[in-house]
Amino acid sequence: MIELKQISKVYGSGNKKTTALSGLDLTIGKGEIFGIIGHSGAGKSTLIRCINLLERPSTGEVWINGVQMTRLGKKQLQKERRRIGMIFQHFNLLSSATVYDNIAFPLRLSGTPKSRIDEKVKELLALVGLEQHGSKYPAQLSGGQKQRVGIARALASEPDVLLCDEATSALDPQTTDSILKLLLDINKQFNLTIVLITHEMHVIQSICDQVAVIHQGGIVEQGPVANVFLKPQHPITRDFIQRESDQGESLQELTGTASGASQPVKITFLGDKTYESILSQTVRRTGVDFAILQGKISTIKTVPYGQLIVRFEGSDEAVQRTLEELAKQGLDVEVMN
Ligand SMILES: Nc1ncnc2c1ncn2[C@@H]1O[C@H](COP(=O)(O)OP(=O)(O)OP(=O)(O)O)[C@@H](O)[C@H]1O
Repeated sequence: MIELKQISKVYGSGNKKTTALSGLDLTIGKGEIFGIIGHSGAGKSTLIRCINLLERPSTGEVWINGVQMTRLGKKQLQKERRRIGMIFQHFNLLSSATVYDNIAFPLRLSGTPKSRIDEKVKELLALVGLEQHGSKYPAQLSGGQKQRVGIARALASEPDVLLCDEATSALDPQTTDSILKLLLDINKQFNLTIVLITHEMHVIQSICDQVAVIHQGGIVEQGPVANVFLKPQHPITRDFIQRESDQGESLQELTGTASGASQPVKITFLGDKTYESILSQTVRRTGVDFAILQGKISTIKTVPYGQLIVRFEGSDEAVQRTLEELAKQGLDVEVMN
């Protein structure tokens, strides 16, 4: 488990001071994939680098599996850091070393016997699907392959935690998805805790269990991804979701031009309910009609969800009864303004 308690980070001094993090608390459970999303300058990199103390917080405590990292001396910190792997946006590979040697590097550093290194590197090459590429140099690899080397290197010391600093931001969408799938597989296989920072909601939606939204150095909203994604509370979260779905403008146009006085209603279906005929059965009973203004079906991690924006047509009483019946059957119903 990772616990950050009242973490602040101030860069510089005097009138050149920048407060990157201010009094931030965060708890990340063992085996979770925890995403931290925020705009540029929100404090994401500073936050993730405070977890392994690549950046020392100005105040506050960092606890990992019951060890207070912020209290450790240099030697102990070096030892504890082996339990925390990290991958980077620009991979940070040694360009003059082969793929094999890049992966072997942390093992050699910790004095692992040669025969064990060979065994481990081969195991890791297979894990990340690069068995045929051990003797190549980073310049001979694609971006996705470079990140696979980064992941293998980070896993060499069998860490409990993997920190991902914008690990897919330099990759195209297809490669991004293959790297996210690899991270998900590794999380399942080793029950590895993964903390990732990103500015892309898609990354959060694809693999994270929990999400925290960071803004101006503080967490403004957090929770299970389905809760935050489907019922965002903070304007910054809403903004991320709107950008991702790219639907904000068209909804305004649709609701502005549609005839009739009734308000649009957003209906959210989660899990198996996504594929059930709850809406059609309900309106048949209550006798209202509806027009669909917008709709989408997608998944959050592996859970399907649907979101429909509709305008009901019928008497006020019948529309009200429809909303109540939908809510009773476990759908989330929100009358939009
Ligand atoms: N080494 C530094 N010295 C001074 N200020 C810094 C330093 N690193 C970061 N900052 C400042 O701290 C704030 C948070 O920066 P940080 O890099 O953590 O944000 P971020 O969310 O990761 O942004 P981005 O997505 O653009 O990388 C910013 O105002 C930034 O200018």
